[in-house]
Amino acid sequence: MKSSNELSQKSNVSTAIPVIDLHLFLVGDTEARKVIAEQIASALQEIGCFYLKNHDIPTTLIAQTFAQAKSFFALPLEEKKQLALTEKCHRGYIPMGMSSILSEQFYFGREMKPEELDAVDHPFHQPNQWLQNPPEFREVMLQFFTACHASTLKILEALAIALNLPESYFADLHSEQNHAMGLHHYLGTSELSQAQNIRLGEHTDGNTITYLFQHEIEGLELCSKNGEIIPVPLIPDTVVVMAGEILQRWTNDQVYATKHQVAIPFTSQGIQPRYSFAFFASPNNDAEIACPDNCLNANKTAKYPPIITRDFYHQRNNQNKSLLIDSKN
Ligand SMILES: O=C(O)CCC(=O)C(=O)O
Ligand SMILES: [Fe+2]
Repeated sequence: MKSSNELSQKSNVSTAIPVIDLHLFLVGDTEARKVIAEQIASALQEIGCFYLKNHDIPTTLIAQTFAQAKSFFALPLEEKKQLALTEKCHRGYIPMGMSSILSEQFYFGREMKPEELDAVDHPFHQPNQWLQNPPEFREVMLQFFTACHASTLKILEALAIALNLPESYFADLHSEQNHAMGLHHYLGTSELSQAQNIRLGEHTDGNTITYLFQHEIEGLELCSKNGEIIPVPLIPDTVVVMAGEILQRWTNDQVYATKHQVAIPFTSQGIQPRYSFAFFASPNNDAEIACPDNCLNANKTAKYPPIITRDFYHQRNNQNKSLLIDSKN
């Protein structure tokens, strides 16, 4: 896929990707909430993506999270490698050159009780790996995770309202918080060849809803249904919300799991390192992803048979897609 850097005409971002304000959904009456719910559903259906403002995740917490992530990635490689992520345990550190030559990553989820770990053998259902020091890293990351969980439930509630389903239809099946957070650190100038213009290849996320936080340096690009590449520049105090494959399947393709990639913005200062976080909201392991009657086709059929979340990820993994993202580069 080409990057928007190479396109002579960039898309008109302000009209392509809506900015939706969650405030009235959080505090408004039924009618006001319905209006916002419909804006959210229509963005998820048309382009699979929108900017969310008043998302209820404190700005200071986001800033602390970026500061902690930067300090973590600045640690010596040997220290970070103590937390190495493996095929069996999708929690911990991925060095440069493992999944990408252009980035290092760190993944974590909610903290799990020992008895839960015995019950399920799944790469996502594994203990987090933390360094002992500094303890603030773990504390800030878990607080951020909890705040993202609460906010993404609101998006799922809004979608349910717009589809005339009970408000908690999707949210109830995310109660176990089996989500994942991925911190990305993309390399800066000195390590990159000028020929390289994509940092993370085109993919769809496998989960339901992703919250994507870009810090200072942009680069995220969407690929619309008609193949247009749409840059997703930074808009202060917003988070980028994207639909994933499970939500598309759950809604019988009414929601569009948006394809996206990360390009390298060439600036007069050269190629800057970039930090981003992706919060992948995911249903409970044993939740059944089955098309609700309200999403059936005109001839009353569902396009996909019901599937349990855990089996969906297994099947996806067997197709050689990475567990959460499907990157082609
Ligand atoms: O770094 C970004 O902006 C995007 C990351 C992403 O798409 C992912 O982690 O799935
Ligand atoms: Fe992604």
